Amino acid sequence: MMATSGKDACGLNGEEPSVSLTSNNDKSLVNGATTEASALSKPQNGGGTGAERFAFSPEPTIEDIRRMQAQFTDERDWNQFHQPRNLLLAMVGEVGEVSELFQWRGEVAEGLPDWTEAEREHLAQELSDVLIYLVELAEKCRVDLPQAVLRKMALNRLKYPANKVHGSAKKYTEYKD
Ligand SMILES: Nc1ccn([C@H]2C[C@H](O)[C@@H](COP(=O)(O)OP(=O)(O)OP(=O)(O)O)O2)c(=O)n1
Repeated sequence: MMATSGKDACGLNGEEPSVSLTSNNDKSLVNGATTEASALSKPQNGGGTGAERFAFSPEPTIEDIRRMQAQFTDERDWNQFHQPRNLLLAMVGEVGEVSELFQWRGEVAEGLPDWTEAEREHLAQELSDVLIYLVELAEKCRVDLPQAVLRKMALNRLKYPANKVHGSAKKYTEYKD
């Protein structure tokens, strides 16, 4: 398959990554629980239906991605182009490329069961572009993204108490009490 693991698939072209880019470990966290490899043995780009469990590989971490992209830009003297606004525009452009893949398909089921492997890999690449630019944008704005996500998720839990909003997609401003 067109895996997302390994140097070639990551487009590193012989550069040594500073982190292991192997695929899912034998054991991984799925929703906080350690699971056996059998639950994670599907190809990385899916083909699964919504009924199957899915988890990311534990690496690279967000900090690993920040460091790898910093090295990539340093090696090319591209920091001169990577100001926050440019990174934002680049990220939005990549979001547009993700949108293009979904355009005119109608609703798409979880696991993308009707997509070819080539289409899945294309999506994996475009989503990666979005993440890479997002992480670099956060770095250049001095936002510690992993910690910011923790804070934001805590806020989300306060805004949307499970017992209050269970099964409803209403925005928090729509609740009366
Ligand atoms: N000035 C640049 C140009 C590229 N990249 C990196 C980050 C993205 O992951 C990827 C984006 O490359 P392209 O602009 O070539 O976009 P695509 O890879 O999406 O190619 P295409 O637009 O042909 O689909 O390369 C970067 O960091 N800085």
